[in-house]
Amino acid sequence: MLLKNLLEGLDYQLVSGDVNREIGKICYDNRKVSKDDLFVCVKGFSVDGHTFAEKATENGATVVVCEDEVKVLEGVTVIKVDNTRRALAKIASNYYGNPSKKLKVIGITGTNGKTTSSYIIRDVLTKAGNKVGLIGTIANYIGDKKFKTERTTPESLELQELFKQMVDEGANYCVMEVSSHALALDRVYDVEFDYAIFTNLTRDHLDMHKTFEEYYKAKFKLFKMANNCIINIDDDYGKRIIEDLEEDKKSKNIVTISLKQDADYTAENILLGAMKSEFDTKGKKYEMEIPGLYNVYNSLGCIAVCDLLKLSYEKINAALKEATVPGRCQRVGKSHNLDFTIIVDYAHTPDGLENILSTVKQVTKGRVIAVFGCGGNRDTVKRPQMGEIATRIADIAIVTSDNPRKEEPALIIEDILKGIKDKDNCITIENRYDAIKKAIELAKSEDSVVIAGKGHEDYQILKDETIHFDDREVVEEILQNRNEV
Ligand SMILES: CC(=O)N[C@H]1[C@@H](OP(=O)(O)OP(=O)(O)OC[C@H]2O[C@@H](n3ccc(=O)[nH]c3=O)[C@H](O)[C@@H]2O)O[C@H](CO)[C@@H](O)[C@@H]1O[C@H](C)C(=O)N[C@@H](C)C(=O)N[C@H](CCC(=O)O)C(=O)O
Ligand SMILES: Nc1ncnc2c1ncn2[C@@H]1O[C@H](COP(=O)(O)OP(=O)(O)OP(=O)(O)O)[C@@H](O)[C@H]1O
Ligand SMILES: N[C@H](CCC[C@H](N)C(=O)O)C(=O)O
Ligand SMILES: [Mg+2]
Repeated sequence: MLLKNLLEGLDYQLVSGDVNREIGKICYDNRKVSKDDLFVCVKGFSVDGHTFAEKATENGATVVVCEDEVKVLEGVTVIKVDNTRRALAKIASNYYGNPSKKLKVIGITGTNGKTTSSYIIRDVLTKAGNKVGLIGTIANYIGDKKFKTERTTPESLELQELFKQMVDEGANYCVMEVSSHALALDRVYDVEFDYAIFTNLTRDHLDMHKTFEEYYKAKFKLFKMANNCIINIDDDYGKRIIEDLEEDKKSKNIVTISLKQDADYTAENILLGAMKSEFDTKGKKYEMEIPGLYNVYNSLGCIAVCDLLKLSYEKINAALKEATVPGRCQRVGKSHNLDFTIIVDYAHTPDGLENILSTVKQVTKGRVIAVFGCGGNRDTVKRPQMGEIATRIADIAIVTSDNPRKEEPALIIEDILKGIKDKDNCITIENRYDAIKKAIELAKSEDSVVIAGKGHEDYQILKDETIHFDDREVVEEILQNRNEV
């Protein structure tokens, strides 16, 4: 593709060379560069991409996009911009033919509930006969074709490529989780969002955003970009989004949801069962297999979007009734006819843990046994908070490892224990397999075991290696071995 065309809509300064040259592909990692590629220098958290510019040109790059002065081989075109992450997003969008404009894109942001909401909306749209793309934590999908992912929201280059693939394969919708990292790091810059949902904003990721204000500002970007904004106003930050959208009110459609106050979408006659819920909204009854009041919030956001898309009540309710999300309040070990319940859930934030444990507590006649840990190289302030929550709500809390990453597992556990005043109902077992085993050994009739934090994950990230580890498989193996004894 001609460089000039790739730069369309971008403010830039031509430092050297010519814009009338053909480009191979776009790269932001010099190790992936080959002949005639365009290399974008990104200032990262660990290294500055500008230091790889010369190497990139040695590897064959003929164009370098940068913010600062760079050393390059002779004859290379150098393009200077204010922000290379944004430039990368814009160039990638141009390269793939601005594919997000050819799709109806529904973005979901918030600390918790993004994956759950995206699955529900995907299921409704699919049931209504659409081919749907899904981008999120568990995997990316085009229709029922699954693609592995390492990120909740991919880097802009990979994101635009995925949109293009969706368009090529005939998808008309894309439902995507938009992480705060993606918003802060401009991975979704230049994406045209038709709809955006705000679920909530609670403690997480302050290792990256530093302050709640910065975390909020990252989330807010999505609503500046979207045409239709669906906002949970029971969260104070939801109210703030609406206030901060004041100047855009005329050009945007703002839809509110609430379970506590007047709003466009509220719910009445809420019935919360062990593994299902029911509620009425706008005079219609909805049922769902996923329990918990927090999932009523998730469902309301989804119903609001689906209504705006003019999908029928019958289709929405039929899909909601059957919607399940892997690793979110997922019952495991059912085939073993246990007299207690085992649930695997992805709660890895204080709010998520509070929600899943109190939801399970409400429907458990016996005791609640919680197994949980906290991820390494992530927000540390949430650790003692989660310790406090688990020991307050659960009858027995087993503190273990999540994904320790580069941190020492014992020190992460120590941080969690700092939040626990009364340690009577708390056990520490560093090895996650052993912790799950202990929980199952302790469980008696009518108890519930909640294994939180890793949900759908089928790996555990340790210091020097990533091993296969799936809480759901571990439970099966433990139950199987128990049967054989
Ligand atoms: C904090 C964060 O998001 N960091 C992302 C960021 O890294 P970075 O900017 O620090 O990159 P860097 O390693 O310093 O390198 C700078 C530049 O030099 C380039 N480079 C580097 C080395 C080299 O030899 N040659 C070279 O060209 C790199 O490709 C990069 O362009 O840009 C990188 C390239 O796109 C990402 O891989 C990286 O994600 C890291 C791995 C990550 O773990 N991110 C997580 C925290 C994340 O994004 N999570 C969110 C939210 C999860 C949720 O709540 O659901 C997500 O959306 O998944
Ligand atoms: N609306 C909600 N409010 C609070 N907690 C929720 C909500 N929805 C889900 N949860 C809890 O948070 C956990 C994670 O949910 P989900 O995967 O849908 O969130 P997410 O926003 O996609 O998270 P991530 O940032 O890791 O991608 C669930 O397992 C559940 O315990
Ligand atoms: N998307 C979140 C998920 C955390 C899941 C938990 N299992 C952990 O590893 O901390 C993150 O990357 O922070
Ligand atoms: Mg998610």
